[in-house]
Amino acid sequence: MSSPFNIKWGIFNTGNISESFVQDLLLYPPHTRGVTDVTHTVVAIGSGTSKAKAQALIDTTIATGDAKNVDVRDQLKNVKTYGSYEEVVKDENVDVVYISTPNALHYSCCLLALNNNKHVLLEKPFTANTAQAVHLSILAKQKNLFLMEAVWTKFFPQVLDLQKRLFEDRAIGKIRRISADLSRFAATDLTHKKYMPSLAGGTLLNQGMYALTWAFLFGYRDPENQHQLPIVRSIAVKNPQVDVDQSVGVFLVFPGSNTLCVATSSMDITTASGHSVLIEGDRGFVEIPRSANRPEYYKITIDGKTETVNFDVPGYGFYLEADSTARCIRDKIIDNPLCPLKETIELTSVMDQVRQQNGIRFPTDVEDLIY
Ligand SMILES: NC(=O)C1=CN([C@@H]2O[C@H](COP(=O)(O)OP(=O)(O)OC[C@H]3O[C@@H](n4cnc5c(N)ncnc54)[C@H](OP(=O)(O)O)[C@@H]3O)[C@@H](O)[C@H]2O)C=CC1
Ligand SMILES: O=C1OC[C@@H](O)[C@H](O)[C@H]1O
Repeated sequence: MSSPFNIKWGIFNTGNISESFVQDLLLYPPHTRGVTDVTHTVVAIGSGTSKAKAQALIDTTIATGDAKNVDVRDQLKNVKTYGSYEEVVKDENVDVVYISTPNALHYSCCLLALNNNKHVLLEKPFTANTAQAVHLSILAKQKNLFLMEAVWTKFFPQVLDLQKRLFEDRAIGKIRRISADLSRFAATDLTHKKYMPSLAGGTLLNQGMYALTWAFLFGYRDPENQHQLPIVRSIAVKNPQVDVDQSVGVFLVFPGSNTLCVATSSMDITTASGHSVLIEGDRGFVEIPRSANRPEYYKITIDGKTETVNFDVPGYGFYLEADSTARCIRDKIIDNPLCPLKETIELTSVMDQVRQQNGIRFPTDVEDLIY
C-alpha cells in the first residue's frame, strides 16, 4: 500500500474558526477517522497582529489536546509562527493556505496567497461580490492553483448520502420545495464584525449563505434543474443604525425543475431546534433538525414511514473539507467537483441580487477589484 499523501498547511490569522480548523486537523488525525490516503501537517500560522497571537493559538491547541488526552506537542513543535500573512505565503514549506479573515478581507488575502503560488482554501462567504469571485477563479486557473470556498457543509457524509438517495434513487420522488434557515442571535454590538459594512457584515453573507447552500445542494444540483440559475426574490430587515441586513428572506425558483426554495436567516433569533432544513417531495420529505451549517443527522419519511440516519462526525468536521482539499492537490485537481467554483460564483451572484433588491451596500473599497 502506498503511503498517504501529506499536505502542509499555512494558516492566515488566529481567530475563532482558525483555531477550530487547526484543532480539528490535529486532534482528529485521519487514521483515527479511518482515512488512510491523506495526512495533514500545520507548518505555519500567521497573525496579522502579532507573532505572539500565533504562538497563543499553538498553546491553546496543546492545552485542548491535553484536556482530551491527545498529545499534539510533537506535531506543533516545528510550526513556524509569524506576525504577518505575507510571511506565511513566503514560507516555502507551505503548500496550501487556509484563509478565515473577516469577510471583507477574503478577496485581498486570497490574492496575496495565489500571487505567491499557494493553493487556497478560502472561508465562506467566498468574496464580497461576484466580480471578485470571478477574478479569483480566473487567477487560480491561470496559475494552475487549487482554490475552493470552504463550505464544509458540502462534505458531510449526511449530505453526500442524501444527494445519492434524492437524486439517484429519487427516494422522495420529485423534489418540490426546500426550506432552510440559519439564524443565530447576535447582540447588537455595532463594533462586532457582523454589524460592520466595512467588514462585509450582515446576516446574508455570514449565515444566510448556508440556507442558500441547501437550496443549491438540492435545487440547483437536482439533475432535473440542469444547473440552471434560480429566479430570486427577497426582502430584508435592515439594522436601523448601520447598513447591514439583520434578517433576510429569499425565495428562489429553479426553472429546470420548478423547485421552490425558501432560504432565511437572522441575527435577532436562533433557529429553533427542528427547523433547520426541510426538503419536500412527491413521496415524502427529509428533515435536518440541526443545523444548516453542520448537519448532525437526517430523518427521511417515505410513504409515511420514517427512518433516522446518523453518521458519526467527531470534533467539528472541518477535516472533511481539508481531506478533500488534500486529495485534489494530490491528484492535481484545481477545482473540487464536490464544491466547484462555478457554484460558488453562482451562489455569490444570488447574494448580489438580494443585496441589490434590498439596498444593502458595502463601502467601495470592500467591493472593488484589485489588479
Ligand atoms: N465555516 C464556518 O463554520 C465558519 C466560518 N466563519 C468565517 O470565518 C471568517 C472569520 O470568522 P471568525 O473566526 O468568527 O472571526 P474572528 O473575529 O474570530 O477572527 C478573525 C481574525 O481575523 C484577523 N483579522 C484581520 N483583520 C481583521 C480586522 N480588520 N478585524 C478583525 N479581525 C481581523 C484577526 O486575527 P489575527 O490578528 O491573528 O490576524 C482575527 O482574530 C469569516 O469570514 C466567517 O464568515 C466563521 C465562523 C464559522
Ligand atoms: O459560518 C458561520 O456558521 C455559524 C454562524 O453562526 C456564523 O455566524 C457563521 O459565520
